[in-house]
Amino acid sequence: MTGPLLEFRNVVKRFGGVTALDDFSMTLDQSEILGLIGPNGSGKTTSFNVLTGIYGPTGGQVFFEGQEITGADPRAVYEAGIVRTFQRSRLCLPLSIYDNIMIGDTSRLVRGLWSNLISRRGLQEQLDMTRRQARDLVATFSGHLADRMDQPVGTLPMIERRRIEICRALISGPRLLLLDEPSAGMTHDETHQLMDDILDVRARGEGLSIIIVEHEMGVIERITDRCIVLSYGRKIAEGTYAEVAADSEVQNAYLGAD
Ligand SMILES: Nc1ncnc2c1ncn2[C@@H]1O[C@H](COP(=O)(O)OP(=O)(O)OP(=O)(O)O)[C@@H](O)[C@H]1O
Repeated sequence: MTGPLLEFRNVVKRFGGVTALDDFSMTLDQSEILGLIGPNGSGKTTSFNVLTGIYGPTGGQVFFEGQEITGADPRAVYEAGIVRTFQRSRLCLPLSIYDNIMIGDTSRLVRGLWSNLISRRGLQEQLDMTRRQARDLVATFSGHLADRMDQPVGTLPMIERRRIEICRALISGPRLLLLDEPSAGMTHDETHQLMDDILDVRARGEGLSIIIVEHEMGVIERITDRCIVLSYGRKIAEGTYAEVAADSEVQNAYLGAD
């Protein structure tokens, strides 16, 4: 692939009289970590929702790996290799770590009734392999968690829940991971640890790209290669964290300086 992994071309999203995304264009390269920042209501989550097929855009186009995916439904977007986490936890608290992760890739468990009845050994082998893969993935975040795959996630602290949500997103082997405010509800130290995990995931060198929406500027500064700043749905700045933080329009819109 020669072009960018992801491209938004003049994307517009209106909700009635509100323009949540206003002629928004951007690109993302393979293995890049991009920070998407801006004040409340500036269109960050809407860009994830448009990309993942929750909302069709009012105008413009979206391309992934050179293919147009504008308005594709969430399943097609997932199958193309784009996964996300949400601002609010979407874990099933009474279910185990293993079950919550496998919700992220049920295709591994669907072989069909006849196949399961005729080849029960095959089914068992598939279940064992799937379990091993889920455990290995969790172990890359926390050996401690990997030893407790049958524990209900409702009994775990927030940082462990966030790790499980990220594992659930990663179990399908995506090309692009969208993180929507991963630090929400966590302490400073927990956030620092989680960012170490995210940097480790990227360092594994499997070409994973990440877009992170985050209000904690320390997080953005530490883990992003590049940032885009939105204000009222419009891109007002783009560059390294240091470059955008020094931009006077950004300071006015976002950092609260005069
Ligand atoms: N489903 C919707 N219906 C109507 N308006 C919406 C909807 N979703 C978003 N909006 C509006 O679009 C604008 C952008 O919202 P969005 O949630 O994308 O902002 P954000 O930058 O993610 O904000 P925050 O940092 O608070 O999460 C806001 O004015 C919001 O009220």
